[in-house]
Amino acid sequence: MNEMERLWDYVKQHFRQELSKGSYETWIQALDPIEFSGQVLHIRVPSELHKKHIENYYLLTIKQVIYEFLNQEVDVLLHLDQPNNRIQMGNQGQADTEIITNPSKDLLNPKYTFDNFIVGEGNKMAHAAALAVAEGPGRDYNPLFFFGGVGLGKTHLMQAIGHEVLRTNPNARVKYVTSETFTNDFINAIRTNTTDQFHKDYRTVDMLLVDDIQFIGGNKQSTQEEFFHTFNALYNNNKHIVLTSDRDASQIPELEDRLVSRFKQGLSTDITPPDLETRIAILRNKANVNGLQIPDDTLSYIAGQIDSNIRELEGALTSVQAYAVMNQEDLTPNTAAKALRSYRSNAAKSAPSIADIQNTVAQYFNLEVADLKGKKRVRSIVVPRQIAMYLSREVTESSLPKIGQEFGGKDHTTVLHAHEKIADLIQENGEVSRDVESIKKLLQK
Ligand SMILES: Nc1ncnc2c1ncn2[C@@H]1O[C@H](COP(=O)(O)OP(=O)(O)OP(=O)(O)O)[C@@H](O)[C@H]1O
Repeated sequence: MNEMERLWDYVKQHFRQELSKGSYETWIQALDPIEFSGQVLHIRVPSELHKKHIENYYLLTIKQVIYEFLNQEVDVLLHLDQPNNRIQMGNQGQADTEIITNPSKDLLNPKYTFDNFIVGEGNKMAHAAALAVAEGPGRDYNPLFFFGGVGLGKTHLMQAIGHEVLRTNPNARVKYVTSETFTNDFINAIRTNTTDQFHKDYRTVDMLLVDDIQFIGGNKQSTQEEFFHTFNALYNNNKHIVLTSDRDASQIPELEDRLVSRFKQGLSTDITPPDLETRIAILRNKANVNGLQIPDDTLSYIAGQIDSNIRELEGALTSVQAYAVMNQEDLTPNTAAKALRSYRSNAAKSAPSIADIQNTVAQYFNLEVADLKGKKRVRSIVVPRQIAMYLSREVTESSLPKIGQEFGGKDHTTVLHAHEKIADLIQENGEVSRDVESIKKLLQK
């Protein structure tokens, strides 16, 4: 071991004792000392995010620990390994003095913790940013904006921040909502004349986590405006905002420019689909959490079959396990192959597509599918069209934008509105509710 290695070992030793395992592994272990001249220690850092975080929170301690070891001042210089252009930094806001008083807690999924989150190439930046925010909410990267495809862990990571904040500060007020809930709460507040309470609920939290923020785009101007003011109130009080979206903020349709710029002023980071190694690790972790012993070759086989969506990957693992139990077979790759074949054909059989729904609804109401996809506003077509959209949302896994697309390129807010409208009519238990039930039965045939 040379002097630099001994020195760095000592520094690491210090942080291993000081930091949580996750923080240590994310921040300190990622550092690579490359040269030590006696007066200057050069360290390679893997990303801009690491560089900034180390400079802000650890650099001083690193220097102090080195001083302790060598009894002399040493300068520490950080060098970026490769600039990471998926990260966009923005300006940070100024603190304000208003005092936060009113708690409002929302339920977080207990499984969505950092401990249960597997870090891989596609999510490591998002994970590092999440840890940074969880360690020091209200400081850097406000808002933190995660974007990426379906089922890739955006909600998990966002809620992990909430869990960690509550773990370190049990009195913190963390509010988790989807943007749909925000919109509904706001509409209800106006309807019932309780906007003061609404403001209290949303503007006096320590951390606001809003999932699927893309649905705020295209919403009525008043909802976007309300969100803008909520955002500003929290931001100006140094309260952290974390957002998830299926796309980058500038790609969200009909999102007001001032919101786009707010969303981009902190840190935006994408999550991309996991590579094979990460998928295997996720399956292994999931098996461990559920107390299952599954051989590595079987895990590799499953991970090789499903490559884009972690939710689906988890579903596949569950069905393989269930198949093995029911058929009293060992969990070999061969059993997994059989299980996945029947899982896929069952899934294909039992889940009607949007096209199936459109055909069935059109037949039921004696209309053409083109009517459902068209724009005619007569009641005899509008209600069937809304029913078809409602069922597409209820029985397929398709996103709102995808459903809108399949209905002649309509906006996702139209689908959302249709869904709410039909859900209300079903509550009334009249003709529409009976029609929906009958169509559902037809779809099962
Ligand atoms: N890196 C990971 N490690 C362990 N589990 C993961 C990871 N990423 C995702 N998951 C799991 O995959 C499932 C889907 O994740 P999540 O709901 O967070 O995805 P999402 O990106 O928010 O999806 P959507 O866009 O549909 O809202 C969850 O059960 C989550 O725990």
